Amino acid sequence: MDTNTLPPFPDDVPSHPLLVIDYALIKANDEAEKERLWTAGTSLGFWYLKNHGVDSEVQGMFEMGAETMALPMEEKMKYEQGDDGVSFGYKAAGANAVDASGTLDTAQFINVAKDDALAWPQQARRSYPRTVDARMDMTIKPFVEKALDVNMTLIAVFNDKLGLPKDTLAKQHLREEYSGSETRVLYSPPAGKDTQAIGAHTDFGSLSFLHNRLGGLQVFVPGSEDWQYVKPIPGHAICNLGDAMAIFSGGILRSNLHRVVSPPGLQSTHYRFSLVFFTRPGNSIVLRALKEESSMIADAVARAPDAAKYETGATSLEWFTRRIKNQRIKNRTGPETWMASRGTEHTEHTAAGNEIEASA
Ligand SMILES: O=C(O)CCC(=O)C(=O)O
Ligand SMILES: [Fe+2]
Repeated sequence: MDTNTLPPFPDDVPSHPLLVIDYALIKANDEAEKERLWTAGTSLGFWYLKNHGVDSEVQGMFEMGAETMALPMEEKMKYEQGDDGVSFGYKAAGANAVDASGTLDTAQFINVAKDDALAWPQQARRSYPRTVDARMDMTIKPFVEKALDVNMTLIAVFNDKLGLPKDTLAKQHLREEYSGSETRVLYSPPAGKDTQAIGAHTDFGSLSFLHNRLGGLQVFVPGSEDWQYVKPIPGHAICNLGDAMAIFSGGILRSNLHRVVSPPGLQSTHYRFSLVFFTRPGNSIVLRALKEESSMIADAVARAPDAAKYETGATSLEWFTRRIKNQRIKNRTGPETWMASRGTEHTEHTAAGNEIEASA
């Protein structure tokens, strides 16, 4: 994708500011920068990340995404993720609901499992379109390796700030264990102002490393009345925490609601590509607050009005499967299916359009 031909995010459209974290300083173990990362993770749970060193791999991933989206539909559909709650593979536009009333999404995805990228040329989880296979060695594997490294470095900072014994969170994300960790290229067509490419959601896993060229990502900031854009900044990733980190930390870390709508202004006439790497816990990891291992987490759970939400009784695989499966429009029986797809923050945002009060 030639980013030079894309119009900039309009000056007159408001956007929500995020802290800019310097990854080079985090790598250098800079205490002040680690504290800023902690502030970001415990407030909105979203931040920009600069100096991450992944720019050339990101460019290759966007090319892989464009090559894959350009395949004939018939070929892409051979790799569709299906309705059983597995996210790896291709997702057609309109396969998911974006709200409780069953409005269809407009985003196509190509999702590649971290396990397949690392096992290549062996197949670990599933097969992919030829455009993916052709770039496994050259593009996908190097991107996944770097993204894993960035995410695990950031997760280690949260580990220490939460007062957890060293590597406690690393053990929930072992490289060798099969997991829902995956990379995704998203593709959505120009559409009307209110069209949702992806409906309101919290991310299912631990940490998402996102690369945006066009606007369209919006966050629902607690206490505000409406959705706000997050403006893409060239060379800056956008990182956000997901449900697993909110649960492990007893709610100290935040997994915030977000969604994807049409980009604003002149950007709205362009197809939108974005790229994410999602780090998710190993399949066998039970999602619960790590309160035996940190007094800070134990105190947070003791003070929480809704402490039960930090004892999900579900493994990471079960949590992930439930959320994916109940988004699929083919599995929809009514608004209850949407409710069953919800994550950790879904009770807080009744002002956010179709959010529904429910416990899942
Ligand atoms: O495309 C984006 O900006 C965000 C995508 C996203 O939220 C997701 O895939 O979970
Ligand atoms: Fe997301």
